[in-house]
Amino acid sequence: MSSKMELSMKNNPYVLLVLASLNSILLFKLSSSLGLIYLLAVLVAAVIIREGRVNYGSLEECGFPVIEPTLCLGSEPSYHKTVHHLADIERYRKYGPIWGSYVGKLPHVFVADPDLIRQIFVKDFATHFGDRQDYEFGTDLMNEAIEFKKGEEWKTLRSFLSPLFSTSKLKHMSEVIANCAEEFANDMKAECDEKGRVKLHCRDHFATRLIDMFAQTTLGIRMEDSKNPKNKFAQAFRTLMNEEGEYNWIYSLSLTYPILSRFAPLFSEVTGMLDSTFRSVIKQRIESGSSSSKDFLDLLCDLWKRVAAGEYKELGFTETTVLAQCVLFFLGGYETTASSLSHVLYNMAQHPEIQEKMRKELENAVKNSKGGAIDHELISDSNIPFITACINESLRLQPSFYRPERICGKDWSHNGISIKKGTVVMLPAWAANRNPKFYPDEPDKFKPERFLPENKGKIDPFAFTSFGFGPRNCIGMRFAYESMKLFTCNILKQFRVELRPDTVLEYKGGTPIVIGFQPLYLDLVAR
Ligand code: HEM
Repeated sequence: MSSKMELSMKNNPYVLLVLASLNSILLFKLSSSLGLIYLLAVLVAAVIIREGRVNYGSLEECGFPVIEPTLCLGSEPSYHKTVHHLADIERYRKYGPIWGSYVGKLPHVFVADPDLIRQIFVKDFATHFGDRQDYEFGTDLMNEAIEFKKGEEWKTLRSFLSPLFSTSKLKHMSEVIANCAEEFANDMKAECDEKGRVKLHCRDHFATRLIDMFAQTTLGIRMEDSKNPKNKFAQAFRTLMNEEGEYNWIYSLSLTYPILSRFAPLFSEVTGMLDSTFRSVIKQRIESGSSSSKDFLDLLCDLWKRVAAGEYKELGFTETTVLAQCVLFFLGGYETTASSLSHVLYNMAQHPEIQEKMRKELENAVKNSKGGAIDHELISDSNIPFITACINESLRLQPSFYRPERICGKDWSHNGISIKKGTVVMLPAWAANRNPKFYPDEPDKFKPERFLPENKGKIDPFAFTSFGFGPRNCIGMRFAYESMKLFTCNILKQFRVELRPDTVLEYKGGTPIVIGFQPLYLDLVAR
């Protein structure tokens, strides 16, 4: 038999099923009970295979290149092992700016072309692409978060939460962020050895401090034992994000057979703790009636009272809906920012000459400022354009939220490209941010000059995708910039960042939504 024919037999489940059925008839002739068991097994297999292949063909009909799907486990049966953001770069180079893949049984289209991104994420947001796909986390404390809400529910929550990031609110929160960043640098200095060095475990150190920073900025409280990476609050969030765990084959299988996700670990202890902590903070604020700053907690209290009064009954909002926004602001904020800051520092350590230039710029800005403090005023883009460019170049090369997405709500076509209802549209940020048309000069290299004010106009805004786009883009983008700038400047002021013999940046496979990496160590050397 030729190898081509072998391949088509192997890939055709119906040929296999016919062969298996013939086999069972033969067995039935030999022994009726054995034949029956065998026939039953064949039928179960047929149902399982049919379920896995239910959407196959829908992407091919639209005409873009498709990663060939397997018998019934989609195009990527080892989804839990693949480092998706790196795979996206390879596929972009192989297929061009649009390709299809069955992730489990769901058809996905990957779109890295700036014009198409603009069309989908902005222009046709309201008519076709307003929502993300369905997610099920096994707990409403996650399911009810704004990120996973749809239609009117999402719209209501978004307009409720958006005022938190107004210019005046951000300025107010910036004071707290600045204190946290300075405290972090001072604490690291106190931990330096006799040679003035301290080992920074990027993710651990940043995650712990940022969780505490979120508690202060959003709820006005500090966590118990807040500087200890093992404090129970930080530990709870990191368990929810599965930071230390690996993904296994059940995760890949559950993409085709969602019922299997019930076997994934449930975090009832952790979610119970977060639920009761946030609940008591909200109740205390409501009871005390004190509200100085109209902060995030005030917004939550307002929402809490409205929900209690039955105002959002038709949307199905409950107390858990309110608590879920709190959990998401922590999760959505600390993980992405900790990861992005880790990469900024890694790039600085890789490029000492760039780091030196950043430091000089900071020193000049401090010299020219009124009080010399590293604060909201001092870190404006116009005061520190080169540091801002370095942060942007890091966000371009290593975006932490690696695949913003929308689900196609009804059949769509534009300029000869069609996407069917129910298809997930993914923006492969690592690939789209390396578009050679807009980053012609070695798109894989760290070159902050690309983002200096005089060069910025050369980049299509839709070729810098790290915060997503349109009405559903990252709500915390300005908060994230503020935190990254304040932490980076405080570190620059007090330390040189250096590579260590054990510094490796190794990404983890399978992590959903935000990139994961193995422990990344750098040295901070006191100046
Ligand atoms: C460097 C840090 C951050 C990065 C790279 C990042 C990136 C993103 C991206 C790519 C999206 C999806 C956008 C889209 O689908 O178009 C997103 C959504 C979101 N982000 Fe961020 N983010 C960061 C920090 C934050 C912070 C600090 C907060 C909260 C204070 C936050 C809250 C959210 C929320 C709530 C959403 C969902 C918005 C919605 O569905 O309406 N993020 N983020």
